[in-house]
Amino acid sequence: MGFGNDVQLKVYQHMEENIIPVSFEELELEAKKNLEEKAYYYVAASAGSPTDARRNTFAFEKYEIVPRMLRDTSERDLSVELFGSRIPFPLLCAPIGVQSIIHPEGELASIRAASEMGIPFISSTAATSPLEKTMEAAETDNHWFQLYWSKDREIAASMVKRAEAAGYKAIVVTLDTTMLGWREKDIENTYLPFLQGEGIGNYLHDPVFRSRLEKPPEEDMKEAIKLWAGIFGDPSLTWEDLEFLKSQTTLPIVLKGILHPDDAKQALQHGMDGIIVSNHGGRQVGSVVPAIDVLPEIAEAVDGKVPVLMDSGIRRGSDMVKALALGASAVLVGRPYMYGLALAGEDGVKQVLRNLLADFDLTMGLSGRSSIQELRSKALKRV
Ligand SMILES: Cc1cc2nc3c(=O)[nH]c(=O)nc-3n(C[C@H](O)[C@H](O)[C@H](O)COP(=O)(O)O)c2cc1C
Ligand SMILES: CCCCCCC(=O)C(=O)O
Repeated sequence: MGFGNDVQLKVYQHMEENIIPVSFEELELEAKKNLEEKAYYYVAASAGSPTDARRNTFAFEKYEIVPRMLRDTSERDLSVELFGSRIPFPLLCAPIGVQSIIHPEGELASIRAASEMGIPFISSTAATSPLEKTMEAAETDNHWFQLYWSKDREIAASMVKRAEAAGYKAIVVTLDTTMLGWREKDIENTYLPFLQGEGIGNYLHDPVFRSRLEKPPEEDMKEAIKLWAGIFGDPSLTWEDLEFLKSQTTLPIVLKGILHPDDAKQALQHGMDGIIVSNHGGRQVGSVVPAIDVLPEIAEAVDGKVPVLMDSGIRRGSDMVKALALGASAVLVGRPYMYGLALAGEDGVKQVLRNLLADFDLTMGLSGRSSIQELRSKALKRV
């Protein structure tokens, strides 16, 4: 399902509906003006130097789209099937924690916007709203849950079980954030929102987490935050631990943060159901390789056995086309929808997603491609 052959008309209708900037760069500037400085930098910055922050988006410029002509692209089917369910576009909302620092409705506004467009929302462990409440706010049930694997594995197991009970359709395990990366701006700003109790809603509502406390968080929040800080991540995890996770759920398990083809092969050997090629938006390792640059060799290593998703740097429809042409089954978008949220809540997220999809749909049609399969052959030139 594309926007249909009246996409041009629909794009013009969208023009009138736009309430915030359309270009990513303007959107980011506007969000910077509107947000508290600390919150803005928490979202925008990366690990490493300010130039590192632009590596992911620059990397897309190495690829150019080669359009084809006279191919009847009046009807486009841009849908994809992931784990037995069809989604209208190859796009998901990346898991983003602590959205309450951006907008009071946080994740609830974002999932409402995503679900209205049929886009799966990946609900973060580090959310402010507990996962059950977030799912209740959605209009559709095709959303996924992202797990930060706690040092206390019973807490990790409990969250996975809660996610399954709440109706999430896949578990995304983020591998690249067993510890928080070196983020200069946040350190200068002495800013870690979790220490003020933001972004720990899933823990505060978790029966196992609560059972580890002498007093409930409502009576002693300081102790709850201290416990959270002690158990958040587990850098001792290895591939062998995945067996434990598999024993806890019947949902598909997707590994997020894969950047090396050998790790992709390991994921297959350990029976994982999908991978996300991602460098966490450059937030974890300074000078990290851009995800788009390693996507082709990873897609080759996986050889179609499981879906390969990709994120880190998707800003426009042409970026989506490039990632799909380089082997992604679908992509995730992060910061752009955060800036939409910052400027206009649910409507802002909706505008960002709708414009990204309209741009993608037009770019596909004008490049002579009516489906994602048609992107697989000679769609790009590397410069
Ligand atoms: C403010 C912020 C919070 C994030 N929180 C999470 C999280 O809780 N879990 C996770 O797996 N990834 C998290 N990420 C990473 C995103 O899921 C995604 O990998 C990244 O944003 C993609 O890059 P992009 O922002 O360039 O689109 C976060 C990213 C940002 C910007
Ligand atoms: C202790 C750190 C929690 C980080 C959770 C949010 C996140 O992934 C990010 O990139 O920020």
